[in-house]
Amino acid sequence: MQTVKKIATSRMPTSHGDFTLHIYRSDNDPQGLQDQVALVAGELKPGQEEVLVRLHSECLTGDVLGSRRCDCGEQLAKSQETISKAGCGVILYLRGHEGRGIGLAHKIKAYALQDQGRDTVQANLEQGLPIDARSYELAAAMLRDLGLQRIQLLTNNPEKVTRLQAAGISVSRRVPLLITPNQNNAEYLQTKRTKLGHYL
Ligand SMILES: Nc1nc2c(ncn2[C@@H]2O[C@H](COP(=O)(O)OP(=O)(O)OP(=O)(O)O)[C@@H](O)[C@H]2O)c(=O)[nH]1
Ligand SMILES: [Zn+2]
Repeated sequence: MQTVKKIATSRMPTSHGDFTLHIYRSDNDPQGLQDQVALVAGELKPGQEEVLVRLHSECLTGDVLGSRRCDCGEQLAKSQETISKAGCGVILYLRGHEGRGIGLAHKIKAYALQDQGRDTVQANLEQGLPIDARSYELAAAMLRDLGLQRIQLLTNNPEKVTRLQAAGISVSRRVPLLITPNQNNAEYLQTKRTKLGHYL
């Protein structure tokens, strides 16, 4: 089982609501090269059930650069707004998950392959990489540290629910996180629906 330590905390007012930000460091990463981020809205009581949680996979292009090739940036903003409005909840911004776990360079190579006609699944496979290499062990460790064992998960991806449960967190309900497609991400979203089983 992975263990994490909370090493820093501060207030984090954002354009999408007010949060407390915690930084977690994994025992497997003593230098903190990939410290993890938890944004918490409201007060969490130990053992509290049904708290709304978003596990957001890092996406530099979508979250920071405003790329329209995916839905990440809009999903992040919407999850912050939803959780802030709910008055209580958690967003884990999962570093190391970039490109569904294959990293930024491989994701950009995958984009180039998609520009030549492959879909998002074929583009990973053609590079000899898994379709989805993400692990949720660190996420589960952070949720446990926050006192959460049973949550509601904001996601369209049923596999994410299964993998988080396999890491020891019980998910009582999947809550959809839908955004309006644009002409650049429509095909990508369609592949997520048909090949990856996302509820879109
Ligand atoms: N390998 C690869 N990764 C991508 C591509 N487009 C987006 N990503 C990455 O996919 C991750 C997000 O995964 P998604 O499949 O979009 O969504 P999800 O997190 O599984 O599901 P939701 O919880 O519903 O958002 C981010 O880390 C993105 O960087 C792509 O074409 N290829
Ligand atoms: Zn993205």
